[in-house]
Amino acid sequence: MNKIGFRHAIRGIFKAIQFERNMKIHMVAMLIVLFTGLILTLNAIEWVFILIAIAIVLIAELLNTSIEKITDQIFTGRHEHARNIKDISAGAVLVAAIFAAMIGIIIFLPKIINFF
Ligand SMILES: Nc1ncnc2c1ncn2[C@@H]1O[C@H](COP(=O)(O)OP(=O)(O)OP(=O)(O)O)[C@@H](O)[C@H]1O
Repeated sequence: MNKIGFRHAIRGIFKAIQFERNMKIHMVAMLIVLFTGLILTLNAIEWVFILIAIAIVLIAELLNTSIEKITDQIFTGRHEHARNIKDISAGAVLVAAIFAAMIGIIIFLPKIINFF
């Protein structure tokens, strides 16, 4: 990816944040997780799992947003195909978020319990 392509990609991320309430929620959740990770001093392996989990959720949400936009262009008005496409795409985000939450609980819960 050249410098110009990189700029377009960054713009795409900001557009997704602008369009999607869920994307804003994911960004806030990411900042909270990163901050908590710093406070609880995760080790290298724990950071790797947390960063992979965050990346998969953000990637899924970016693709979901893109698929929603394409679907809205293809189908005008309500349509069963549009519903299925969007629901399946949203399902991908849900799967990523559930597994990310499980990774977060496995890594953070024992540390939070020890912290208090
Ligand atoms: N054109 C359509 N025809 C039929 N059902 C639709 C259509 N557009 C959206 N839906 C239904 O409404 C749901 C929400 O779609 P919408 O485009 O509003 O996404 P959203 O509210 O931004 O979703 P998310 O919160 O997952 O990002 C879809 O998952 C689908 O079930």
